Amino acid sequence: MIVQMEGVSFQYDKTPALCDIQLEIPQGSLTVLCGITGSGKSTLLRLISGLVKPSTGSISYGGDVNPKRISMVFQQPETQLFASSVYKDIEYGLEQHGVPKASRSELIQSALAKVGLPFEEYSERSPFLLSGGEKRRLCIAGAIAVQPRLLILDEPTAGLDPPAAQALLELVQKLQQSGLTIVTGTHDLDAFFPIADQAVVMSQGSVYYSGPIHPLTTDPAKLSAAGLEPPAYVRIGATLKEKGLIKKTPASLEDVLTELQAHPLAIPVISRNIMEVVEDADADVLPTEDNRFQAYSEVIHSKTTTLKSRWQERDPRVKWLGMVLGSFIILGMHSLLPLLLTTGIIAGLLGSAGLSWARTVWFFKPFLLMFLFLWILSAITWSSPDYSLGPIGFTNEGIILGGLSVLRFLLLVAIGFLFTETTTGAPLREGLEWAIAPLKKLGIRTRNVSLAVSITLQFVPWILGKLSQLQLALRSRGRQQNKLKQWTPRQIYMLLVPLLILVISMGDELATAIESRGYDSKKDRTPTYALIWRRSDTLSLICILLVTGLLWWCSLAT
Ligand SMILES: Nc1ncnc2c1ncn2[C@@H]1O[C@H](COP(=O)(O)OP(=O)(O)OP(=O)(O)O)[C@@H](O)[C@H]1O
Repeated sequence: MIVQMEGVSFQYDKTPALCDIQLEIPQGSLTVLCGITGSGKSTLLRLISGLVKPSTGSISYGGDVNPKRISMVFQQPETQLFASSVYKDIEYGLEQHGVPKASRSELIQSALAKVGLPFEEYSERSPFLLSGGEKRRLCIAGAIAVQPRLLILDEPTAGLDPPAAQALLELVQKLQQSGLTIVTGTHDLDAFFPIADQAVVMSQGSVYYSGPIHPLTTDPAKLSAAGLEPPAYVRIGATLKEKGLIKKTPASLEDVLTELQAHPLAIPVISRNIMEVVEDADADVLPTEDNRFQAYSEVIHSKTTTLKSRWQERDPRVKWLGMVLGSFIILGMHSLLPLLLTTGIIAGLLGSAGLSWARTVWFFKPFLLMFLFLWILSAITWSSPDYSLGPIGFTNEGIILGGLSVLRFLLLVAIGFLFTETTTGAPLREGLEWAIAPLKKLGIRTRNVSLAVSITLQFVPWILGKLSQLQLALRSRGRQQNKLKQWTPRQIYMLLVPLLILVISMGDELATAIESRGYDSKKDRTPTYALIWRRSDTLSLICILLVTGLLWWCSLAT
């Protein structure tokens, strides 16, 4: 076995995604991983690739496979292209794998030829300006150039037109014939079942079926029970067999045609809908693994949902007020004691909102380097330093004042994080619009302001999500084990360009979507969320006023 998983479970922050996975991937096989959306395919693929570690259980690799010899192509090609040319993009992975410069050109040429992108035509083109199908091929070229033992593909045919999808299938077959083990996550069973050696069917984070394809196509109920529609050739074959038009259950569309040619009977009117055949199948009971997953999820969810929903229920006006007042007071703090006191209060609030430390740390990570840089910058002096590091001098006063400023910024970010994590888009916007409504009298288009603020605030988690996707993709190209190396100037530069492109295109799409829905800032809007002030909101307001008053007094007194 090239990969063996034993009792693997995984959860994102506090969201359970996989439960008790047992899985084996034989060497040289093509494994199809299928399941309805959200069943855990992408998560399982990331675990197999070694990019993320299981929460419990173990993954072992056989033969000469280890995570360094595994390449992964992600679902969205646009989040895994980094360099200014096709050549450089593939070269990046080779460099990370320690391939000497002299050998790189040959490997790049060979990889591009395998995926059908002629070297002369493509090597100098920008990866960002390729078509969707070409991007997908380039990602595969980058993945195979490093000569992996195991290739993992996540939804390789998604979004491709039929000829491009067919060409990709042929490429996958060729790669497998060359000895590569391949695991692919897909919804496209019609395309992959006929060429796969084994299937893994996921259902609610568990493996529902794992084994050869044949039992799934002869008994479509197995797929239906996991919420999947059997491939068209299976449904057609089942109906034809029921009508006595063919004898064998077909293993592909070609089989259906061959069988029909062998039985040249007049085809009777088929009165039953093909789907009825599938619906007849007993799809009542989900397997025991799913029940186990349900229990696993319930335990994890029950711990957080009550806390979170209590925060979500608060009237957004209280939260806006808390954030604005809190921010002003933090900006006015110039000594350590009130800042430490505020840190403690905010940490308590984060805990009471059910936000885990892992998520909080994940959110703050991208800011930390910037804050450290600002701190160092504010401590530097060119005259009469208290300490010297070569030609650079530092003052005690600079270190203290810089540290306080950084702490102030961190607290402001923390308040924003708490607010956006506990307030969804509609209440956030309604609350703000209520607060700035009086400005309408001054001729200010408050609708534009509230829309811009709510989109900006919600853009932050989106950008952070994309950033971590890009980081994961970079890691998959070179396996940077050292976490600090993720933040070298070169790595930051590699991330910034694609991130900027993603943000600009997202902004563009958003603006088009808003315009196409007939947005007019002059017209009144139908509220999507009704603001309701409860007694508990009055209590929260009193608490906010008391605490901020206390902190204000403390910052004046110290
Ligand atoms: N970064 C994340 N943070 C929190 N939860 C996540 C994250 N990524 C996925 N999940 C959750 O984990 C579960 C499994 O998601 P996953 O993406 O693995 O499913 P999938 O089968 O690949 O879905 P699809 O076919 O839509 O790509 C889902 O419930 C999803 O909401």
